[in-house]
Amino acid sequence: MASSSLFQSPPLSLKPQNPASRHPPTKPHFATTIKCVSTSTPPPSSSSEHPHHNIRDEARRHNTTHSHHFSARYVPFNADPSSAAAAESYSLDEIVYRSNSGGLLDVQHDMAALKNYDGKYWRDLFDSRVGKTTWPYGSGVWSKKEWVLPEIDSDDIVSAFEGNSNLFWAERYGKQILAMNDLWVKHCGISHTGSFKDLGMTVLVSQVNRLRKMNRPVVGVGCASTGDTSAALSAYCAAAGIPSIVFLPANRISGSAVDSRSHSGAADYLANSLNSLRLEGQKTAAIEILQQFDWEVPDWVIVPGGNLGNIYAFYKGFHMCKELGLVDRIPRLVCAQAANANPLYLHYKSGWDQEFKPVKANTTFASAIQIGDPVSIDRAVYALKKSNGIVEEATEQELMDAMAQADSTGMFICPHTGVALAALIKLRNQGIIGTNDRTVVVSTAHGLKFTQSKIDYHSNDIKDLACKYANPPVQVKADFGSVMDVLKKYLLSKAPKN
Ligand SMILES: Cc1ncc(COP(=O)(O)O)c(C=O)c1O
Ligand SMILES: N[C@@H](CCOP(=O)(O)O)C(=O)O
Repeated sequence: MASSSLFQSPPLSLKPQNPASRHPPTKPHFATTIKCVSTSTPPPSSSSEHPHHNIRDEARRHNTTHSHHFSARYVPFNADPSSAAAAESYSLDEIVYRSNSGGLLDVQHDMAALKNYDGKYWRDLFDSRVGKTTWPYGSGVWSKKEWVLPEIDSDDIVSAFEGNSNLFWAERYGKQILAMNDLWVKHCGISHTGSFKDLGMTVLVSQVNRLRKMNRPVVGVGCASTGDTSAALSAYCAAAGIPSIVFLPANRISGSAVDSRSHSGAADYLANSLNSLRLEGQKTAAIEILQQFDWEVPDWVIVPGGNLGNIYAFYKGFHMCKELGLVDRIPRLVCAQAANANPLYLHYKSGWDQEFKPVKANTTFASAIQIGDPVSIDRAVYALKKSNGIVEEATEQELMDAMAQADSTGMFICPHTGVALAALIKLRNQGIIGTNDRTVVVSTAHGLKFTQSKIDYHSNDIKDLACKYANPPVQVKADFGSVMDVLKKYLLSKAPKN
């Protein structure tokens, strides 16, 4: 993790790895300018010294956007190099979601330009930006701006300083439930709107903001959602004053999963994960995990999957770190699905060989991943094949029990994270994940978004579910004796047995 000494130490390495590059850094030197913004610009010591300045003004005064030579564009996802699609590309300033053949798109960075700087350079640069309020690098996403949307002007960015989420050492859960020493939960749901969707939405809404400032005809932004995408879209659009509209399945959404911030208006920019801009932001969670382990690579990362954009985003983040020399390998990825909505699991079990078949998704407590025909199926299969990955599934009983057990060790997770933990339990029981394997479970939403399922479980109020770990509330008469009786009974049940 970033140490404060980085801020006092000499400037970051300014030497490009490959001085004979076709694109030598232009003046003012990118690295020098970045260093100036992120490490040597002192914050105003008092409001009277800089009465009119805020962090955006500061960023404007040190604008670095046009002083480097990094770029990115849309290309068809995983195009065969010998096909016509290999020559197809689009500017990120175009509004395009699919390739000519109807396939998915991917954001491709100019890797040759990024490779002019070595792994140490990027590690130090990213570390130097953690824990600051410098615009826009105080965001966990925008602290990796050069790898996300390199060409956007910092002034166009719409950010809630998302990312930099807690990587929680699940000490008690790991030891008691799984006999594991090195189990971690990446709490992506401890975020502005309570889910990992904020990471992608800041990127998408920032690009929309840029296009609108360029007078491109973007009236507003829309999405179809099970709750989390819409909450993120609404909040970021509201912050920027951009009209948004969301489509929700009637009667299937947790009230607290959405919220009421969406504006109305004509929508012509799609904000679901079909839009590959979203994944550029989401991939930074993978980079952040490496950073939080001081650039040591975990053995396993387990991600709950629904529409399947996120599993690819994680792969992309890890792969970029390897390709650019920040680390020397990537973790094995596990995608965890609810058994009631498991098309990827079935495809994996068929050995990936048969044609992918969508399923009809049944009701699951993990409502955000109740998706039978995931848009990013090709991206997910690619990520899992390239990372020697695994797909597991969890029944309603398994995911709810895993969530309750995790909560009883001090977590407060959502049912989707329960799916990921249930998958982990299975892989531990099969001996695939070892006792000392460093394992990260990605928690995708805040437990507070899904409280009704917890209330129902702990009240033993779920039809056909055993609720093995229910901890029901006890009603007591409001007199001293009755309260003491209940306390005694409880404390005796917890006393160590000889
Ligand atoms: C809380 C939560 N977890 C997991 C997912 C699955 O992510 P993905 O659709 O990228 O697979 C979603 C949304 O789809 C979600 O909202
Ligand atoms: N769980 C999602 C479903 C849509 O996912 P997306 O990542 O494709 O937008 C939601 O929150 O709506």
